[in-house]
Amino acid sequence: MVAGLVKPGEPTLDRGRSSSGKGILVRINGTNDKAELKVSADVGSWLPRRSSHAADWRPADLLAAKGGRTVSVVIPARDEEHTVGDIVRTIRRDLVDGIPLVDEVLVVDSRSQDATARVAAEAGATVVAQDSVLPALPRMAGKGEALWKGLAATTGDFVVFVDGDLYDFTSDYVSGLLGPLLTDESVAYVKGFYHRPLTGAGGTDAEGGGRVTELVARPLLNMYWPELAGFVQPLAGEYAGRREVLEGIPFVVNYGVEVGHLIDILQAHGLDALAQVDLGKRTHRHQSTQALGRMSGQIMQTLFDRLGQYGRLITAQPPATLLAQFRRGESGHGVEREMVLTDVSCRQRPPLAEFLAESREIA
Ligand SMILES: O=c1ccn([C@@H]2O[C@H](COP(=O)(O)OP(=O)(O)O)[C@@H](O)[C@H]2O)c(=O)[nH]1
Ligand SMILES: O=C(O)[C@@H](COP(=O)(O)O)O[C@H]1O[C@H](CO)[C@@H](O)[C@H](O)[C@H]1O
Repeated sequence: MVAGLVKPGEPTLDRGRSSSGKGILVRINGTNDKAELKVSADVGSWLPRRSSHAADWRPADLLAAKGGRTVSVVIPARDEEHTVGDIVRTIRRDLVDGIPLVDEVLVVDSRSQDATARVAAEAGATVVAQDSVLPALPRMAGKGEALWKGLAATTGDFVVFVDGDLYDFTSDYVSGLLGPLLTDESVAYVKGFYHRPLTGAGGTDAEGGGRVTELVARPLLNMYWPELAGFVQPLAGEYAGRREVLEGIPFVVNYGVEVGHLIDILQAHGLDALAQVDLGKRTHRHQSTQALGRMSGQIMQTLFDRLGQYGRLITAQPPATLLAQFRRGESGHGVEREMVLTDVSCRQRPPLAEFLAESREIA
């Protein structure tokens, strides 16, 4: 138990120290002032066993563990000209040209309207346009589409996904996520977690980020998939997996992709195939509340789709898929507010392995 982290009289903490001794990663079974709340035994034992810190995983050690296997990094990027270049350069400097842990850095240009593709290429990434991958397929928009196309356009035995809008990215995001995968065959998929500041006009709230996580994803996952309650950042945009696992699950094409992954991998491989790594702090470009409203709708649709698919909630009527939002009308046009409709339905690409097998049969 690390002094300073536990106040006298607080409940005994379960083991949660990372092997680097970096203090208690996650305190388990906190109490409120009236009764002892208990997280489930599964989550209570999973947390210390499957939580580690990026500093626990040294790239030089991982290079030895990697052996002859290969690693691809996929960065989905829509209008990220201001940040994608530094992310690519950092990965190349430390983990391609430095310790060759990474074999491929691909930026998926997701219909950017800015110089994302040029900036990424100049930084040393391979760049593909989202719609140019498997072009015979009907075009689809969204982050999950960019990720699925990135998986299809790479070859690494392990695939690491990193958002392209990060401001303080360091290469131990990548080495940290690879740590459990390269050293433990029973781990299939690793999520990052971090402190998430939210910076706005009023200043910075050190833990204010992850608004959809805290207001939508975490409550719903705790209600319907309590096995996943131990994930500190279930919507983290940085994660990694074995190719065969990633090619074996569908990708929701919009922002439902992360929550869809977690549920599908839990169902297919069990909680112990999942792990999480503390990556420190994550600062990224924040979207508007309206945009997060649409993201929330997509995540809820995905979650309700999985509830039906896995028989956890049978509803008499499926949820409607149109989200009506309201914005100020154009000034001077006498319109006070406009209703804006967005289709937030759960559309997805099939498991890539199935798609490729069917394509070969047809060929
Ligand atoms: O249609 C999309 C939407 C998002 N993104 C990328 O996915 C990452 C996460 O998206 P965003 O920043 O919009 O989500 P947030 O982090 O705000 O939840 C970023 O690199 C985006 O550029 C993308 O490639 N295509
Ligand atoms: O976690 C969240 O609540 C959202 C929004 O984060 P902020 O409130 O803008 O810090 O960000 C995440 O959610 C998306 C949907 O899963 C992911 O695609 C993003 O990568 C992740 O940043």
